[in-house]
Amino acid sequence: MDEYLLKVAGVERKLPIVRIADNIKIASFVILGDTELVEAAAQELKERIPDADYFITAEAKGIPLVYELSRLCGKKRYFVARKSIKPYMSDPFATEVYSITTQRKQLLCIEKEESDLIKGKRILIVDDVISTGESSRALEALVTRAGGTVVGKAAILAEGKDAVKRDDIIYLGELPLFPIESSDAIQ
Ligand SMILES: O=P(O)(O)OC[C@H]1O[C@H](OP(=O)(O)OP(=O)(O)O)[C@H](O)[C@@H]1O
Ligand SMILES: Nc1ncnc2[nH]cnc12
Repeated sequence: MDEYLLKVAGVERKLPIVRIADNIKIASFVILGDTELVEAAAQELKERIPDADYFITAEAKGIPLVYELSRLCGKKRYFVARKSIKPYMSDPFATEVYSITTQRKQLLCIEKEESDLIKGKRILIVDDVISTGESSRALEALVTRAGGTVVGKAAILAEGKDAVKRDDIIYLGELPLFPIESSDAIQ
């Protein structure tokens, strides 16, 4: 299997290059279970993020990062938007999302009690990777609808030429996208 050598936050990882659609491959970046990478990235992001009252991510791969960043910043609470309404949610508050890897419409939802906490607060969006930007846009819509103000969007990696040229996101490293015809990066 082809691999991409990622160097970020002083850590190196060999990422498998996998096909996710007819015309595109990605270098699969999965931070779940990777304590070393999450801790190193959170430490670097901490120095670059604006002041915020709370951090929010979307499940699942953003969760260890938002936890570690919250812990480093001394925050006792963070938010995780779920991608389905769970039976134990008493009063869900939802919006829709479509990410590069998911390729279908999904919900993003938090509890109404969480949206009440977000109201009037400065919120930082945190994710492992920003690619099409759809996930972070959906999180922004959720926060805005809840009455919060998004003060920034931070990720470990920006993926693809559109993401890396954005000046409204904070990120530590870049990840190319790969056309299906060859393993050359398209950026
Ligand atoms: O900028 P985008 O194109 O929206 O892509 C980025 C999103 O895609 C990934 O999540 P994924 O959909 O793979 O879900 P998962 O974390 O639940 O596996 C990643 O964790 C980001 O949340
Ligand atoms: N390169 C990547 N690996 C895993 N999930 C992703 N979501 C968006 N880009 C991704």
